[in-house]
Amino acid sequence: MGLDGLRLSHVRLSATASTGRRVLVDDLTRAVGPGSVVGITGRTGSGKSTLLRAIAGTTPVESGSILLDGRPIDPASVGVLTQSHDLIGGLTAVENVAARLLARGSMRTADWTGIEESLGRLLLPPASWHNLVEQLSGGQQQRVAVARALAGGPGLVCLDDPTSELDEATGTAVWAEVRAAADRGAVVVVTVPEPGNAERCDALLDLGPRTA
Ligand SMILES: Nc1ncnc2c1ncn2[C@@H]1O[C@H](COP(=O)(O)OP(=O)(O)OP(=O)(O)O)[C@@H](O)[C@H]1O
Repeated sequence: MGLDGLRLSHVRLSATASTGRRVLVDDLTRAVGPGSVVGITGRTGSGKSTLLRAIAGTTPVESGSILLDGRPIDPASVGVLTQSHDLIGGLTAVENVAARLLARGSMRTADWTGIEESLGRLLLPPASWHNLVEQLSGGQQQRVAVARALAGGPGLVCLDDPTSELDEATGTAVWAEVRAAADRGAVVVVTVPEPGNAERCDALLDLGPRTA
């Protein structure tokens, strides 16, 4: 089985606006090897989140193709963080991560400890691990959603601005987990509106200075 990572070939993406369709990405061709962190940069409204969704397989490309290890991407197999986090209300932090593992069929008894350890590495206070997610702060919820995206070691991880609600020290802990996922062989794609975080990436997809 050849693991050749992520391949974007002649990708075109547009957004629908009142003035018609606006091209966000045109004829984008790039290859990214396994074990890499790829940042998507560009001004607000340039299409970073749209490209991330296309890579995650949840938004269709207008033309071109996006393949992981030579195959079309199955959205169910991708570890995803959206800007709204999409946590499951009425479940605890730990249960939100466990639900993801159960859905993937990869939950084992020992994973309860693994989940707590991952939340700890993301600097989530132990007292919050078994609180309902709606009782957590925005920054805590974001880290639960990051832990869920990384849970089970998916081969492709797509994170939309994973440190937007975090201070620098906590953000550094999140980036350490991002790097660890890549070191295990994943391709990690991250939108990075902050120029400082672009330096943490191995490669960049720059969507340029378009404005909304
Ligand atoms: N729900 C939507 N309905 C209609 N148009 C949208 C929607 N979401 C995004 N767009 C359009 O797509 C363009 C790109 O949006 P996108 O969220 O991908 O940009 P972005 O670079 O991630 O922005 P930001 O940094 O502000 O999150 C926007 O300028 C807008 O025109």
